[in-house]
Amino acid sequence: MSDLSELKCEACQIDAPKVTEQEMVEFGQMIPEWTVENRDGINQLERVYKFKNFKLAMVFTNKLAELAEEEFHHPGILTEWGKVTVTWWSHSIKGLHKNDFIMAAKTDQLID
Ligand SMILES: C[C@H](O)[C@H](O)[C@H]1CNC2=NC(N)=NC(=O)C2=N1
Repeated sequence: MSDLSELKCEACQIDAPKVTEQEMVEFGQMIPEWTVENRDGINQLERVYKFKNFKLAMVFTNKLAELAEEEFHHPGILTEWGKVTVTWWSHSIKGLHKNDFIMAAKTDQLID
């Protein structure tokens, strides 16, 4: 399996398959800093990034926004003083798609 961060998101159709349990383990091992959270029955990938201040948190947030637009796949983002919580899941299938693991890996690449 090539590095997830080098892959492109595929258009996520409403009938696209969620990742299997085995894929969750396999892909999850490639993004070890991320956790799987289940909210209202929807599995989501989540990671908290720490920064020295709010300005740096916003710089990262804006880079992430650009990435999301490039891939047309968008995260949940909570930007606070010194930290940004990023959450990836696929709204169209109310769960986790391979796209979400790809985007989590790409998000990690934004950190200098
Ligand atoms: C209309 C729909 O929102 C768009 O097709 C895209 C936009 N970005 C998206 N982002 C995420 N995370 N999941 C989606 O299903 C999704 N759909």
